[in-house]
This record gives sequence, structure tokens and C-alpha cells, in this order.
Amino acid sequence: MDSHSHLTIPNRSRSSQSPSPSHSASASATSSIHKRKLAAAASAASEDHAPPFPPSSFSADTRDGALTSNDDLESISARGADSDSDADDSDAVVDDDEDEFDNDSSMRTFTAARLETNAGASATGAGSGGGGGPSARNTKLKMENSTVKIEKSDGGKDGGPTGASAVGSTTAGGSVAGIVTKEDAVKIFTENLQTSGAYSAREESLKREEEAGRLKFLCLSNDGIDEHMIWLIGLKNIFARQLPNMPKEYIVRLVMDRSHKSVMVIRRNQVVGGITYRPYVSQKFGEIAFCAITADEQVKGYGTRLMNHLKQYARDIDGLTHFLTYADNNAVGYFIKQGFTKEIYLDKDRWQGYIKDYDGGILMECKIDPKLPYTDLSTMIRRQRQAIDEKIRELSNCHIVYTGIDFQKKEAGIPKKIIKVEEYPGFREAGWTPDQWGHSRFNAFNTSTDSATNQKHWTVFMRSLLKSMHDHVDAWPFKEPVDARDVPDYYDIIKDPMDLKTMSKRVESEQYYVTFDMFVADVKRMFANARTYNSPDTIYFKCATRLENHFESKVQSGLQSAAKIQQ
Ligand SMILES: CC(=O)SCCNC(=O)CCNC(=O)[C@H](O)C(C)(C)COP(=O)(O)OP(=O)(O)OC[C@H]1O[C@@H](n2cnc3c(N)ncnc32)[C@H](O)[C@@H]1OP(=O)(O)O
Repeated sequence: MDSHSHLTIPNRSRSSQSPSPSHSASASATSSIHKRKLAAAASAASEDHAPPFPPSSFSADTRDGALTSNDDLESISARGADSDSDADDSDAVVDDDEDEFDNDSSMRTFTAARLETNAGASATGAGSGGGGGPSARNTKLKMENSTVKIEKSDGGKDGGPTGASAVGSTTAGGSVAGIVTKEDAVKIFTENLQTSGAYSAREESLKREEEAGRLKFLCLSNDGIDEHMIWLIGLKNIFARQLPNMPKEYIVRLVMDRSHKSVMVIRRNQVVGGITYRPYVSQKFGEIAFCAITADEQVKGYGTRLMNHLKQYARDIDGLTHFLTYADNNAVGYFIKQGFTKEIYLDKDRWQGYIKDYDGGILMECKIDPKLPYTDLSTMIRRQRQAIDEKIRELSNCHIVYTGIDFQKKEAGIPKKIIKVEEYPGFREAGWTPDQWGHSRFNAFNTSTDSATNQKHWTVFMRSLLKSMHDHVDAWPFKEPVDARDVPDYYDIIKDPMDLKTMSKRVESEQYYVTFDMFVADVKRMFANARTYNSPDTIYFKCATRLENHFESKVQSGLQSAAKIQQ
């Protein structure tokens, strides 16, 4: 039952740290210490030198498997309380800045050499439960010309020692049950189709990066394989930087704990971020302990793709149905976007006593869908969009785009030459007939004898409405077009400006507003523009609202009296 201890870790708020200008400065200030450490590690000549991973202070613990016994947690908690002042951590626990790690060229060369040697091997197969024997757990860096042992594994469960698993490999070749093939997609692809929104665009672009081999998502745990350890240390460094209120020792312990797994984003063989979680296989849920993306790669979609890979992996390999996590307050928004809720629907019996309490975090839950192709959601969305578009095309011809009219815009958009409505390309094809001329949802005058008289009634009505607005006390901001010399950025923001003077010209042309709806649309636009550009507390915003109310009441009363006259 040791792993089910229900303890409160007092100082484990994961407050995130956003990139700051001082970031690089602080990195360079400590880099010399770091380089000394790395040089010592690379030489590995003397046991007096602490190797970069895993350092002696935790290697003993991690070799012994799970680290979540009561004793362990209590000691973590006690250490956590003074972790912030624990500047000496750097010696005991490699307290590297993530950038320092990146910046050290000798380490990079070393890492690259190793990773090249093993290219491809790390992405092969899921880990087995038996690969973590002492001989396999070589936790010291070797010299560059030394051989690195890569173990192939067979997809073990239970959160035991695991080799690197290419996350999402369960959908090898991209074929997912229930998803049509590429060829089918091409067949139903149609022109003028909006193929993706922002979410899909980001997902698709990262998916392409994966397919091109520039990006990979791996699930690893502490298996002693050198390159895995390098990545785990890289991930630990990211967590330490991005979750500064988390005791660093605690981060190391969980990342290196063999009952935890880490799904990592690796780009050009460097860790960009990851999620460390503990699968409780018997309970079919996982607890996300840490989640972070390196500072300069945040909000680029990595966090979402990482979570999608995690869900797919946890469902298909670990057999999990839910995730629970204590989310930092400022990360709640991210988790909500990943499908987490603050309501916990999972039966308490399944999780209570298993997960650790965190102060300052909000417990959130995510149900893993049993079928969704999480790593290929963008394809699913695209195909759904295509199917809907196809259906709409069957039922309507609104997708047909006709050539536009050469409007010959003059001042105020009044056309120079009159074009008959029936000559507008597409009007007749859309089902319009000449008897619909002047048709409007405002039908107060529509019963008049002929359309010319009818139109005259409307012109008089529009003129009176304009005058009424013009005379109103709140009309002053709307009488003339906005002068760009007074408001330089106005036309950057407002692309379709409108004002009372312009509308007056359009009314007086007696040609522009062929329906009353067009007039109302211009009035509405004028007020909408004012509310778009100005904030609610401004006089302009308030004038817009008051004048609009005035306009609406005038329209109502005008239409009612017109209707009475008709009767
Ligand atoms: C259990 C825990 O570890 S809690 C602590 C979580 N970690 C942190 O707070 C560390 C600092 N933050 C990070 O490392 C990252 O910002 C993460 C992991 C929170 C998110 O990763 P990213 O790569 O930035 O996420 P991604 O780019 O996929 O963004 C997904 C969406 O979430 C939004 N988002 C990202 N971070 C946050 C946030 N902190 N709050 C609200 N929304 C967020 C994005 O704007 C984006 O929205 P959109 O789809 O509408 O455009």
C-alpha cells in the first residue's frame, strides 16, 4: 500500500514561469558552473566527479524502483519546504538550467554523437517490464567512442520499466479504425473548402514534422539507457525551470521513478517538453505529475499534441480510461482546452488514496475516449468538414461563386450606371424572380400599387429616420466619416465604415437602398463599428447604444403607423 499513501505535499505548487528578458542573463551567469559539471561528467575519470545523471543522491533511490513510499514522500515534503533556499541542490541533484544544458557544446556534441549512433532504435517498440536490471541501468555518461546499448522491448504494461516507445505507434502508418483512407479523402475533397481551423492547422503542421522525422513523441521511463537518461534529465530541467515552486528533488524523484512514465516531445534530438505521469493500471487511471513545454516553444501547439499522444498511448498501451491531475491555477485554461474538467466524475473508489494531494492546485479529470484517433484528430476533423460540405452542396448551390459586378464605386458607393437586378450574375440562378423586387422583411409599404410608389415611400421613411437620428443629442460622433488624421488607426480596425452623411447620400440617390433592409444594415454597421473600436466605458460607445435605441423605436413607430394607414 505504500504507493497509495495520501499525503499532502505542502510546497508543491507548480506555478509556471513565463519567459522573461532576464532569462538568458541568468542562464549565462550560471553556465560556467554548469560547464564545469559537464566537463567532469564527460571525462568520468574520477568517481569524485558527480556525473550529470543520475547523480548519486538519487541514483540509489531510483534503482530501487518506485519512490512513492510513505517515507519517501515525507522526506520529499520535508525537503520541499526549504527547497527554494536549497541552492546546494545543484551539487546533489543536477540542477541545470534547461538552456545551460542546451548551450553546452561539448554536451551537445556528445549527445548528438550518441543519438546518431542510435537513430531509429529509440523509436522501436514499446518497453518491456524486464529491461531494467542493474547492467542495463548504466547511469553514467560514457566517452564518445563508447558503445551505447539500446534495448528493444515489447510493449509492457503496468508502468514498470519501459524502453522508449514511439508514442502513437499503435496507429502505425497512420491508419486508424473508422477513418477513411487518403485516397478516399482526395475523392471527396472539394474546392473552396475551408480545410482547417487554427487547432487543426497546428496539429497538421506538427504531424507533418513528425512524419518528416524532425519531431518525435516518445514515452520513456528510467531504464538506464544512456540516451533515454539524457532526455529524462533534459525533461527534468524543463520541469525545474517551468515549475519553479516544485521542489527540484521531488521533480527528479518522480521523473526517475520507475513507476512513472514520461511522454516527451523531442525535436532535433533535444527535449522540448513532456508530461510525466503515473499509470495506475489496476485502477485504469493515470496521474499527471508534471507537464511543461520549454519557455520559447510554448503556445505553438506542442502542449496539445503532447497531450494527444499521451492520451493515445495511455489508452492503447496502459489501458487507462481517465487522467487526474492537480493543475496549477494558471494552467487550468490549458487543461480545459485538453478536455479536462474540474468536476471529478471518476468513481472515488478508483482514485482516492492513490494520488497525492497538492496545495495550490485544482484537481482536474479527463476521460479518455475509447475510440478517438487522438494523434490524428486533424484528419478526422477535416473529413467531417468535407462530409458536411458535401452534404450542403447536395442540398444547395450556395457554393457557386459568380463573377462580381464592376460596381464603379463613386463617392459613398453609389454606382454610376444602373444595373438591372436581373442582370446580376447569380440572382436568377438563385431563384430570384422580378416580382420579388423590393421584397423586404419590412412589408409595411409592400401592398402599395406599384414598386416605384412603394420605393418612394421607403425613401421618405428612410429620410425621416436619418433626420431624426441627425437631430438626436447623441448623433455628433456619427454625422461625418471618421477623419483618419484624428484617429490614425481607425481604418486599420474598421474595414467597413459608415456614418449618417454617407447614408444620406445613399438615400438621396434613390438607387442605393433597393430594400429597407439594406438601410437598416448600414445603420447597424455604423453602431457596431463604434462599439468595436471604442470600449464600453467611452462616450462613443454609450452614444452608439443610445442612438441605436432611438433609431429602433423610430422604426417601430414608423412601421406601425404605416401599417395603420394601409388598413
Ligand atoms: C500538472 C501540471 O504540471 S500543472 C502545470 C502546467 N505547466 C505549466 O504551467 C508550465 C508552464 N507552461 C507550459 O509549459 C505550457 O504553456 C503548457 C504545458 C501549459 C501548455 O503547452 P503549450 O505548448 O504552450 O500549449 P499549446 O500551444 O498546445 O496551447 C494549447 C491551448 O492552450 C492555451 N494555453 C496554453 N497555456 C495556457 C495557460 N497557461 N492558460 C490558459 N491557456 C493556455 C493556448 O493558448 C492554446 O489555446 P488555443 O488552442 O485556443 O490557441
